[in-house]
Amino acid sequence: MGISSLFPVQVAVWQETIGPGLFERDLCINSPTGSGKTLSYALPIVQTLSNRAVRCLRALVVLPTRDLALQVNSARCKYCCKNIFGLIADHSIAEMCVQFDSLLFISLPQVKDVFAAIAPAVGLSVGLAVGQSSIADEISELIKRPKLEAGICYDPEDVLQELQSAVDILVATPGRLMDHINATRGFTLEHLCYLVVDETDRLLREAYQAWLPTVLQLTRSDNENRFSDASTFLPSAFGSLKTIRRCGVERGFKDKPYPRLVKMVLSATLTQDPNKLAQLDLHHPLFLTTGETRYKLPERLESYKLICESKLKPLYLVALLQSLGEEKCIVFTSSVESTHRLCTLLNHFGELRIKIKEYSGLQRQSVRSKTLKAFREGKIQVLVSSDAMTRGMDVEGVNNVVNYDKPAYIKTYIHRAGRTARAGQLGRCFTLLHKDEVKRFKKLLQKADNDSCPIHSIPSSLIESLRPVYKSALDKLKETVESEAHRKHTIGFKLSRMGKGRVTGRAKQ
Ligand SMILES: Nc1ncnc2c1ncn2[C@@H]1O[C@H](COP(=O)(O)OP(=O)(O)OP(=O)(O)O)[C@@H](O)[C@H]1O
Repeated sequence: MGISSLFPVQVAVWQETIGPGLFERDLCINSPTGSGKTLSYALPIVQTLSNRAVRCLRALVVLPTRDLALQVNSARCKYCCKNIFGLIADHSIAEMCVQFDSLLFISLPQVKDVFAAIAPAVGLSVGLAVGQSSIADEISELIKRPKLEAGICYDPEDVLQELQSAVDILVATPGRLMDHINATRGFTLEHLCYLVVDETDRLLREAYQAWLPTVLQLTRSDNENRFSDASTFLPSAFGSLKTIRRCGVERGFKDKPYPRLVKMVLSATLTQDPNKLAQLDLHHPLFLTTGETRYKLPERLESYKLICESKLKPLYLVALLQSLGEEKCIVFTSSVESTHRLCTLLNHFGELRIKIKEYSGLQRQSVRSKTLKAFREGKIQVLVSSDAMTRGMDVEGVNNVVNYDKPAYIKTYIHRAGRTARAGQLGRCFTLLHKDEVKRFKKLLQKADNDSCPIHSIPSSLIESLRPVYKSALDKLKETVESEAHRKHTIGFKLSRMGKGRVTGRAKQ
């Protein structure tokens, strides 16, 4: 993996798990973006599970579906016209909406990749339940079915007893996790030993069909309650195989084979609000953090501000991108609509000889995957993106982040800026501001103990020289927007006619 030594957060977590700490306490880990949190929990989990004798699901990593829901909750799916927030909340609708297919799952496969890089070496298997593939495909990856011989009649109860987990470690989103808990035969959390809640602050904000109380109930240490509760959710698929949990407060369970459910909760902006953390039912929680404050920026991140009039923002951005040359850069806007407009406008600037692509929650998964691959490979230099992408995206060699629209909260700044200066690398974050916004922005950065945000100035002669090109780019943008609106209108008209036809057909039946 190209790793020669552990990062501080990885050392600290190792000490508390495999090291002297021996998983005695649950861990709350607050560590900056790009500091290596994923490996910090993957390593000890894989290490402890490496001597397991029987395969069953023992570690569960839960990650949020993308921030898309928060950002475009008033937008509608362009294919089925349903509210996008509804699509995310209701998985079955999301699946029916074939054109919109899976939503945004950038960090989930990345987390799986980290496990997949280390787990097979010790005979462990890792699964993914995030709704990227059909539920049937997911089930066939997660559950091992007995081989049945043709022509022989089997008792379905016996077959059910034979169902076994095909994975030791599962990376899941709450929606799909609940689908499997409720409906997948043979899927059980009965033997779970490790629960990781990544991006905890984000996950705790959303109830997601009560996934957390359900998981906690199914893994409770009180044996009697646990088994009776579990049986109301699903039949035990493991016959005589039982996991007996010790009560969390019991002392002296070091080196004993009976685990309690160990929890690790993480974020770059982890809440310390006891009310919120209480939902996780943590056992003697230990708070691991890099500094005094909740918000901390990566050490080698340099923050700059560009002050300009609002209407000249595109010109300043073009001048900035020109000066950055071939360096990889992500430009953040405040909405999917402005992402699309800005990217279209930039591509109408003949002056820019760099490849710029939109990366937005309203694009199809296949388009986004292609764009991200090209960006990783350096075939695209600039991604124009909405906040949906802020959490978790790990692309090597992103040197610059630009806040085209000012982030409203320090958390947003941290997660956006955190796409650069990862893994100890140098990175820069530029924020375009109107002069009236400067004071408030300064206060925002102070929340992350950052007092240094010098002005990045762009010569006014350069801006002036770009004006004529800007005018023609704006004209082209207008044409593009009009032709897109026309196309949407035509498609909408055709779809509504098709819809009418179907209703008539059903009425006849
Ligand atoms: N010990 C290490 N040595 C070198 N590189 C590492 C090490 N640990 C992790 N990395 C690399 O650092 C990068 C960031 O790691 P990771 O994605 O786990 O960060 P994170 O803390 O989860 O960030 P975020 O909060 O933004 O999700 C990854 O590309 C990873 O491969």
